[in-house]
Amino acid sequence: MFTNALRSAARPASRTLALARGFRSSAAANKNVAIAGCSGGIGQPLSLLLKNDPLVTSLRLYDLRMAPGVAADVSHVNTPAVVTGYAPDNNGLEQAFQGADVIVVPAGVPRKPGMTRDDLFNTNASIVRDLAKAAAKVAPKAHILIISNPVNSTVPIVAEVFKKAGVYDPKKLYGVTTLDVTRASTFLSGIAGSKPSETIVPVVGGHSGVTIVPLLSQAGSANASVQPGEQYEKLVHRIQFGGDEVVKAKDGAGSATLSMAYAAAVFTNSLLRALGGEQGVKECAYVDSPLYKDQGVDFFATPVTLGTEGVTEVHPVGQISKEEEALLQACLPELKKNIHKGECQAM
Ligand SMILES: NC(=O)c1ccc[n+]([C@@H]2O[C@H](COP(=O)([O-])OP(=O)(O)OC[C@H]3O[C@@H](n4cnc5c(N)ncnc54)[C@H](O)[C@@H]3O)[C@@H](O)[C@H]2O)c1
Ligand SMILES: O=C(O)C[C@H](O)C(=O)O
Repeated sequence: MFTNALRSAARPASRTLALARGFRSSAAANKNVAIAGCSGGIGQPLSLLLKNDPLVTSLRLYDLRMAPGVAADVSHVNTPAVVTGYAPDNNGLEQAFQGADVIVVPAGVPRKPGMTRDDLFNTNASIVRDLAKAAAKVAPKAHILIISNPVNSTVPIVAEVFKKAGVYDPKKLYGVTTLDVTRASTFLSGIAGSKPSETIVPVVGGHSGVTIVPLLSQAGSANASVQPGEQYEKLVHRIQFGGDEVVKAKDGAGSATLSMAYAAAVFTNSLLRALGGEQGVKECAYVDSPLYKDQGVDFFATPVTLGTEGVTEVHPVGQISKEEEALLQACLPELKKNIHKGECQAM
């Protein structure tokens, strides 16, 4: 049911990037990608992975600290992308964004044990807002990929900033939820004994706790290995709260960074392939969505088809089980609150 592109969320990076190499000669080449927050736990491995993506021509690395250092380091990798680091002085942020086709944003603070993603709002909302203002000014046509939490609220902040600047294109704004899809694939295949690359679970809704809704019923034969009742509930809980598992294990030193960098590199590669003209690229992403607007939910993650201009089709959740319908009903009011909070912040 899902295309190869959506499957790529569960592919090992080497295979994904090897696949991308096959499109090297297409118009997909010549893409300028900027990362805001390149020196952090996500930013550094993401910089490395994108330097290794043959579809990236130019990689602009920006952070409040150490960006020129990260750029110098990554630039020694012998792949074609030209890497430049930008510090905040001398208008570095605008220089980094100028001419970018894609801007990936992992800037902001991560959780510590006991915190929710929403607890990050007070710090990260203004960081994302200010980065969005710069993007709206110097790169209004760029595709903006938001990783900074709480994603449910930071994506609406970017939308509001772009609207205010008169440059909002809903097709070009994405909350990166690929890590949820990646986790669902890993955890389900661990139960089913199936290959992760062939175990694809669409994950819809948002990116925090109960707003994360895995559609295991759409995962094909692997789903048959999950016993209804306790095993199903435990699996759903693990997918919804996988982030907490990492936060707890890191014991105060941050949240998921390496798996997130992998997930963001997968999503960025899919987008670059689509921008270059590859047909049928499909990924789950948290986007401006018509699906639940009548219930006041302006943003929602579902599988979306990507094309040369960004999101070309937002797919509905499709046929879901009664358990998934209950998860969806728990998701929507929480998501609505998170979105409203983001929209108000940007005013
Ligand atoms: N979407 C997801 O699935 C997902 C997954 C993991 C983490 N996250 C989120 O990603 C964010 C970053 O996580 P991390 O572990 O990399 O944190 P980190 O603290 O290791 O790195 C964050 C980086 O952002 C930089 N930064 C802060 N303000 C900035 C600004 N105004 N401009 C540019 N750079 C700025 C910091 O200097 C730092 O280098 C957090 O909010 C975290 O919750 C999201
Ligand atoms: O859990 C977090 O705070 C980081 C991230 O959103 C995740 O899902 O790992």
